[in-house]
Amino acid sequence: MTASLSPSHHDSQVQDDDSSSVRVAVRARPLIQKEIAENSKECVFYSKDRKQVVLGKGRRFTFDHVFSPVISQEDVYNECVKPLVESCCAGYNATVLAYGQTGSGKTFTMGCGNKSSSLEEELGVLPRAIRQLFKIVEERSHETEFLVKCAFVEIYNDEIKDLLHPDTPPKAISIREDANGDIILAGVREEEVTNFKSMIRFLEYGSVFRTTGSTLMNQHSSRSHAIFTIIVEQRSILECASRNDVITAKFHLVDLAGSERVKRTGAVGMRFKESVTINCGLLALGNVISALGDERKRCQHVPYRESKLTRMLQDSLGGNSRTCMIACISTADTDLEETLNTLKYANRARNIRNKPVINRDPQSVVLNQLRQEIRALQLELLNSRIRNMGLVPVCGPQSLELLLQDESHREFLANIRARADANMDVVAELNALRRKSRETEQENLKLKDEIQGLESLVSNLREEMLQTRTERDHYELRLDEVNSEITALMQVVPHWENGNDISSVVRSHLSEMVMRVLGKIDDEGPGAASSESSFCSLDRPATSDAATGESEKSISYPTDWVMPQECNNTLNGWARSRLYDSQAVASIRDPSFPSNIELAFPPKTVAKSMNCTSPGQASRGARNIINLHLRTIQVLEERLAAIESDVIAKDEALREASEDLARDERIFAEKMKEMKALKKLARDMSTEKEALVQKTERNAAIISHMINEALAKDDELGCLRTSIETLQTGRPDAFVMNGACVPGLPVTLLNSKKEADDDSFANTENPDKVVLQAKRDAVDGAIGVSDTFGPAHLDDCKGKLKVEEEKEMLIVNKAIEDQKQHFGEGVRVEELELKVSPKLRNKKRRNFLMNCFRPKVHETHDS
Ligand SMILES: Nc1ncnc2c1ncn2[C@@H]1O[C@H](COP(=O)(O)OP(=O)(O)OP(=O)(O)O)[C@@H](O)[C@H]1O
Repeated sequence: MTASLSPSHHDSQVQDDDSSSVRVAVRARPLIQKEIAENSKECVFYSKDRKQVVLGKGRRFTFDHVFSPVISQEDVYNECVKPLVESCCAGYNATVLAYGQTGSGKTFTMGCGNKSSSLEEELGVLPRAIRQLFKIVEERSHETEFLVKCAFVEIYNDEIKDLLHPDTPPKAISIREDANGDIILAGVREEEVTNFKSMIRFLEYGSVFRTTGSTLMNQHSSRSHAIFTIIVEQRSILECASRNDVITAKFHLVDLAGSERVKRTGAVGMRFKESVTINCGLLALGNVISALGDERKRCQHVPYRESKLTRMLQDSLGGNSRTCMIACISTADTDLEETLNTLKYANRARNIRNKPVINRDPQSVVLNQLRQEIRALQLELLNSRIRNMGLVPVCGPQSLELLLQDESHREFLANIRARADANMDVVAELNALRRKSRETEQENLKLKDEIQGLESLVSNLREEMLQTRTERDHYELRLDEVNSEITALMQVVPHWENGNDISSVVRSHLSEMVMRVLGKIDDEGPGAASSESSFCSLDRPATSDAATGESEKSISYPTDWVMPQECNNTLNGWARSRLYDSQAVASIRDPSFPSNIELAFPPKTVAKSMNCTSPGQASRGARNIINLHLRTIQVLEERLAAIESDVIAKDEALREASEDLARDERIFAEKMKEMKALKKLARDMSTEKEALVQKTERNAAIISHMINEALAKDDELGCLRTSIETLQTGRPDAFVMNGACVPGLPVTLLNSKKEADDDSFANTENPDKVVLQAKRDAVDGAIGVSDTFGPAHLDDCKGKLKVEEEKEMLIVNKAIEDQKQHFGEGVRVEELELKVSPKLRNKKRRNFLMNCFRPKVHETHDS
């Protein structure tokens, strides 16, 4: 089961009023017995309006609420927390956060340690909030169905523990961010609660498991950050309301561990380690608060991931929650420095802005959107029909409802409904996908746990196997020892049989030991005979001795040695190789053998080897011991084989589980990818649409500009023609229009009237040319135009005109082509052509006619 720290979906309406900022209250506790005994003085003062606190000699801080030591628990609750409980019941996430130095009264204020037996005036924020919550639930039970759950966790040494289920290993709990950016606690189990008493019992139960310890500063110091979360789900049961409209809100009540200076708390060992992690967590929290509270840093990265505490409080600080921080301070002058730090810390938190929203179920949000869409479409259709009838469109839900009953709207409504159904299908599919991905995620978690279990099992089995192998090796060593003992025994036996030279002390010692061996034989009972046969059939490696590295080949058999028949029958090659040990043989050949025995074999071995009264008894006794060892080894080997096959089976299961996990992870990743791709596609499409609209508008502007240009050009051409005609009819004044030269004609700009006159006289020599002069008498340094003009130039002009026309056509065609490309629809282009062509065609036709009917050019002389 997954406990989400914040709801999965939100209403789109983000609150951006005063309630969006983190509210900060300061609560000062009175001097405690220890401080009074130490003669500490109060160094904190308060303004009357309960808004300002003054520290020492005039360091003034302003907060939303300031509570002096005389303010009761109830007042603190009513001013800071009551509004948050109300807003939680309205669907907003809420957080209350107690911060302060160790022993400053955080746990006292939060009431984390309160029990059902606690006095009313002692009750802290938590029990009061729970009581109010269930009061609201009861008051609204006639209209709303509530589901209330709770979870209680602590962060101790940067590990999260489920205080309501203390057997959950911290490794099974992790902080995640879901697809909507909400923080969830995977692995923490939530408990459903129906009344105040049962929730208080959960609070009491969890508090028992919270890590506390004694320090010099506080006898019952909380060594962890505790977070009690109340989850409120609600749904209206009124007739008119939608059953799918589920609102979920979370209320985190956080009792932080106290900031502390190791020197003052006297923390050593375990307490010291705790102290370090507590301070690290609070430092990370401080960094987050400064990043969020500092205007300049607001756009920068917020280091939520620096610790588990900040990650868990991501929604409460700068996220989707209404948050209140209660900064607890000590009034003692001995704590002045810590108090100053707390006030500075809290002051920064005041600048944090959150984004609280009502947390609605995603499905109901989509449904509402679809409903609104349908209504808007219906209204639009209705208004268009009314307009068609020549009436003024009506608005308002009542008229809409009435008109929607009209028969003619049915088809339209059916279409809309079909569309809505299709949308719903898509939404349902998407939800199913999301659900499945969540399930897969949980399955993956389970599989991971299983794999971890299997891995530890396999490692245990491996250890066991190793132990068993060591045991086997030990027994093999023992077997070797026993073999050596047999060898020694066999060597002693002949000497002993003819052992007149053995001293009476040795003889009695031997007898005693043989008696002991015989005792062993008796102990083994009737099974001994069968174990002999198993001994005979035992196949030991005949070629080499692992311990000595000697091979059978290197053994030299003594020529004068006669193997006792019984031993020869029973010992196989491997045992014999030990029997004919060269050292032993050397000892036997030595005439002073009995006294040398102790040199050839370790004293213990010799002592054991002398336990027989006869060769038969000795070999049987030794064989029995060996058989005993061999049986043990056999049993061990069987056990080892069983364990090995178990390990193989577990390995196989592990492999299958890993494959399953990998497959599930693959599927999950694919689904996530698909979802991402879909979202991206939607985003891309909307961007593309916007770009297209902008482009269309731009193109429309360009085209209208082009048309204007084309028309201006056309006008210019018209003027040109008129000028040419005028020239042909001998009216040179018209050649200069508004002081500008006609473009396209060879022009000489004359600086004065005289210059123009001279030029005109110079050209009268040539009868084939016409000299034109434009004169502007009124203007000093008048602009004039002169040129030679004949049929050849007229043709030239015609050619230029044609070029201009072609250019114009090209511009228009290009505009049409561009339009075609942008719109990709014939209809729009046709419209454009229709808009553009008639005007242009008329102009073109006029120009053409002017060309056709223009009289031939006369040769004129300007005298
Ligand atoms: N407002 C108060 N009025 C009376 N006594 C108080 C008040 N606040 C705190 N105390 C007392 O001060 C002592 C320390 O308080 P508490 O344990 O709540 O501190 P803390 O900040 O939670 O410490 P730590 O961080 O070490 O857990 C307790 O004995 C508590 O009863």
